[in-house]
Amino acid sequence: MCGIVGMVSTSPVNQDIYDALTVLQHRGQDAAGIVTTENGRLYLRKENGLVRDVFRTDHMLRLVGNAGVGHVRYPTAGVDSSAEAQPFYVNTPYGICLSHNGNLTNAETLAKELYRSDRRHLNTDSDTEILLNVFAHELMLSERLELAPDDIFKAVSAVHRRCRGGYAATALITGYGLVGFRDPNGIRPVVYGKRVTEDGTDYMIASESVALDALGFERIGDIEPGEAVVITLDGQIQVQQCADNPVHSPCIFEYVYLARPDSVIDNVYVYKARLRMGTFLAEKIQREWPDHDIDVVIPIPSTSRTAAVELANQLDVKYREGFIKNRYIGRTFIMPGQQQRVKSVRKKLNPIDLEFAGKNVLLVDDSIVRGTTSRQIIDMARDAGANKVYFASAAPPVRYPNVYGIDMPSASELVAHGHSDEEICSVIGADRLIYQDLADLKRAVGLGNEAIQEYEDSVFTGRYITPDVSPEYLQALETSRSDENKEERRRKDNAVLEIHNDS
Ligand SMILES: O=P(O)(O)OC[C@H]1O[C@H](OP(=O)(O)OP(=O)(O)O)[C@H](O)[C@@H]1O
Ligand SMILES: NC(=O)CC[C@H](N)C(=O)O
Ligand SMILES: [Mg+2]
Repeated sequence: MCGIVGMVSTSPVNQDIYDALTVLQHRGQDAAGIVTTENGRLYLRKENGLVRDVFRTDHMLRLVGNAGVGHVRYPTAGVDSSAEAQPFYVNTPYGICLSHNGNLTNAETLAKELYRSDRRHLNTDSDTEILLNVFAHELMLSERLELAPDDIFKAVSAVHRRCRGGYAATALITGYGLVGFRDPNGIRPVVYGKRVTEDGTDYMIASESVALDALGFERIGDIEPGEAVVITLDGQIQVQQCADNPVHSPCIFEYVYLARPDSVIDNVYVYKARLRMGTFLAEKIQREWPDHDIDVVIPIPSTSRTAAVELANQLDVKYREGFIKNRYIGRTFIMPGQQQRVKSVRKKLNPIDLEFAGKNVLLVDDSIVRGTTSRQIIDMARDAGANKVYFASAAPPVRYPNVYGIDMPSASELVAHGHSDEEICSVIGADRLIYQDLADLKRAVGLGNEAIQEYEDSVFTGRYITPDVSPEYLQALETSRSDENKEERRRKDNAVLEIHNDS
């Protein structure tokens, strides 16, 4: 995941995009960027770091204009150097900048095509640069100097024909306006909304509806799978379906962990989906362990809180905040290296001993991925004097890599890969482990929108909804993007030569 924002406004957008990015910071902590446009010129600032660290006042003052796009990055392709921070820029045609959330699974084939047939140059290993160049090439084919929405819709249709994988994207076309589009499976989320002012209507495209809420925008809706939204610089909006056979299959992990609870994705309140996850998990405990001896339910902050509170209600057991989170440390799971993740758990979470002493505690997390959090937290609970430490996960075991925009490229790094529930329980050191069933997870989300028939749930099933994800592809991904390999590349790639960064 990453966070994307696009805006066309009746007033300068720099501060609004900055604010929207801070609201989407939970989707990417590695790099941030904003590009704006005025009088046919583009102004770009992007760098590694959190939003608050990347943009100084002098950068903000130079980001002039009433339209722009922004990005917060959590890398899933290439490296995490600032050269691959987004938005990406391409000169031809018109001057286009693009922000992308997702991951292309046929990036290698596309890179060859772009070079051999389209005569386009790629300067990084980022799949976003590929997506932008495919879109730009297809737009170039319109051969018209004065763009019309139809040219853009045609280009997006061609992107859908050529690109595989997950992509929610927003692009700024210099002198013309803003485009938002979403892959035909609608894997990654993207919404758009409007704000009516005395001077006219402002539009925003964003990964999650919380960004619209925070800036006083009213949500118009999701960009539907395969759909594109075009908003001209003078505020004319057009929406069109650009895919032949869109099949809505949103990523179910957005509801488990990635998204903020106060977002609405594909008309489902993430908060309510998480409450239902708690209820269904509690029902499973009541079914399978009717004589449980749990004294207290304790969430592992932050994301699991919503599910844990409802789980405790349903079990009729006390809910207590036994771990306090240092609010200045970011999300552990989306940190780039395992060493950093391991260290940060202890620094981030501290137990309140009296909630543990002599008690049988049920710790609840939204998911167990590498087991980094659960292993340490269980030790901490024991050190704090717990009698028994049980563990419940609001998601089923995460056993397979993700290839659509979550950086879980390597099965061997997943604690549940190739292991039974009993083995995982012993690896993380719990006295008992309870996982949500996949059918219940789907029901928890699906009750919010019964029109969703399918989910992108590969991390639980190993079933990939795009046909190009072969065992060979997964093997190559495992080799190239394992933590070990990334560490090696990071060491090599710490000196960045910038080409078009206006800093
Ligand atoms: O098994 P692991 O590899 O540790 O991954 C799973 C953990 O990581 C996430 O927490 P994170 O600290 O990223 O964010 P949060 O504060 O939103 O819960 C998630 O909520 C789990 O707690
Ligand atoms: N997590 C994401 O959505 C990443 C976007 C893109 N694949 C990148 O690595 O920059
Ligand atoms: Mg967590």
